Amino acid sequence: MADVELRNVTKRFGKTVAVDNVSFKVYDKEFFVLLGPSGSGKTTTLRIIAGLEDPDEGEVLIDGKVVNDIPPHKRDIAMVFQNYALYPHMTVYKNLSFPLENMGLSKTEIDRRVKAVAEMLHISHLLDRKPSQLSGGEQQRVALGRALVRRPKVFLMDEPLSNLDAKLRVYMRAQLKRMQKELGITTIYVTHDQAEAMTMADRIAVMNKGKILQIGRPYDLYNKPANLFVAGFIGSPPMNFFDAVFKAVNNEYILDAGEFTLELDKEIGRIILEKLDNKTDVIVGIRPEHIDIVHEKGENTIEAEVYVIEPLGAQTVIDVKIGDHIFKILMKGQLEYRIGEKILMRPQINRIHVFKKTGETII
Ligand SMILES: Nc1ncnc2c1ncn2[C@@H]1O[C@H](COP(=O)(O)OP(=O)(O)OP(=O)(O)O)[C@@H](O)[C@H]1O
Repeated sequence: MADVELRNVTKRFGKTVAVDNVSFKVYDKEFFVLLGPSGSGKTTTLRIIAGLEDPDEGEVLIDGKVVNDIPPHKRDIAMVFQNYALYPHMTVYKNLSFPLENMGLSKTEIDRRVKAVAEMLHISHLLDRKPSQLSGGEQQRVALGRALVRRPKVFLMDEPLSNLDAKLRVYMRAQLKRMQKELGITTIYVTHDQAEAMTMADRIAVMNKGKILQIGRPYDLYNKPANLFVAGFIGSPPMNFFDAVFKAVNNEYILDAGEFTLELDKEIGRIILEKLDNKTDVIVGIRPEHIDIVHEKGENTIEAEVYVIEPLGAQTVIDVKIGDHIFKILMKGQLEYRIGEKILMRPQINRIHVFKKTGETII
């Protein structure tokens, strides 16, 4: 049993506020992901939990007890870093068994644990080799194994899959997620890769500039981003954005983007009107999968020109140009369009997101 909580944690390096008044609670057995761009404070947050950095302000709690003054090795935490350092002179077996040797376990128990973890990670056939005889991906799995054998209260993982090739990374994501659920060990995982976060997390905390911008389950963040940053960071291809002026005339509600206008459903229009407090400039977002290509002009259809086609296999991304704007449209199937071809697109009007100029979500 282990939950981890940060209460108003701040960490400064000179003038840089690396972690800015961060609070969150990770529940027992949860897979919690810290997601954000480079420099957003993820690693520093993880190092504070591990006890490798002292916060300037705030408290870290494990199982409800403040651990600020408890040294790293007494926190019962295992950390896997991006740059895994294996002992080069030891075999894989020894690398895996070494962390267990001072734990007072019998030789049989150590052997059992090493073999079980090796099997889980598909590295049983490598146990007699030295790290230099392993590929990068194999080394990364040994490093993970070394953390897993200990069965600590909490796993802290900092981009542990970053050195793997794309195929192995996708494979390891699923393995790691499954393993975390089987072992039931509370895990805090750092990544800048939104797909990794979406596929692995029970909950995600999105960080930017040292602050937590939103915490939620993957689909909560995807469907109801709290602000422009989260909306743009989660989803691939990313959400399309454009500036517009919101107009309410005679019980009709329009988004005027200059090159085109969109008529909103009255219910949505009224909500926007209420939340905007007399301002009219907004940023509109629409996900690529929420734009249709249609064949007849009608309400909310927009003329566009095909700019480029990106085949993905089961889906096709069609980049279209409207004035100076490029929109990405994600369609099912293998579609063929010519560059320069004129098409009609129609945003699914009830799926649009509207943000204040400050970035705050209106709807
Ligand atoms: N030891 C340090 N000394 C000075 N500044 C630091 C130190 N460690 C981190 N920083 C700064 O704190 C900020 C947050 O860094 P941190 O490594 O936590 O970000 P991150 O989100 O993990 O980034 P990345 O994904 O690139 O690892 C950055 O501006 C970084 O330059």
